[in-house]
Amino acid sequence: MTDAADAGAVPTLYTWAGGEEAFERLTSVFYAKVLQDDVIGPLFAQMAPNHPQHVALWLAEVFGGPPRYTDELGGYPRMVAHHIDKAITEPQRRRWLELLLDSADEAGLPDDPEFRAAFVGYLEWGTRIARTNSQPGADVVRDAPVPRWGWGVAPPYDGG
Ligand code: HEM
Repeated sequence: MTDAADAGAVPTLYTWAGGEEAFERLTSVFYAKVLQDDVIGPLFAQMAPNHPQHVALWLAEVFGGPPRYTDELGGYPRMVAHHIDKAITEPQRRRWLELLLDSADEAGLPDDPEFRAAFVGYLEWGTRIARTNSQPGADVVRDAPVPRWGWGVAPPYDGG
């Protein structure tokens, strides 16, 4: 990228990741691991068969893709309702994150430092909010827009 006009062409994290198909690949690898896992598997024992696809649509929207989770599934209130009273512990949060990052490698998501920094940034943030909101008696914000996550301080490296 050499001039100001190109600066407007920074791709979203969604596009950089490979679009909707990449997030579907990610969550299908992830939930296969989750169901086998002794720390978090039991939390997901009753999940619906389309849960992985729903989470793929959530992540796609967060990272700059089309607002399908909002338009088709009920947006933030639906996501938050699924976490209420789940009493997620810190070891469970950590395991969720660790399995998701392993899945990103296996699913072939981009592994450049800039993409992974932004990706992990959102996941650290989101998993901590999920843990807090899941505690019995938590004062939960039940409605908000689906967050939109960007590159932060390190935009994609253009090699120049
Ligand atoms: C960035 C972090 C997270 C995101 C983006 C996320 C996203 C979601 C979404 C979108 C749903 C609802 C799916 C639907 O619409 O059908 C959901 C449900 C759920 N999430 Fe999360 N989640 C996160 C973190 C966690 C963590 C850390 C845990 C526990 C270790 C967890 C446990 C669950 C459970 C148990 C459900 C309900 C599954 C069921 O339907 O039985 N989530 N999550």
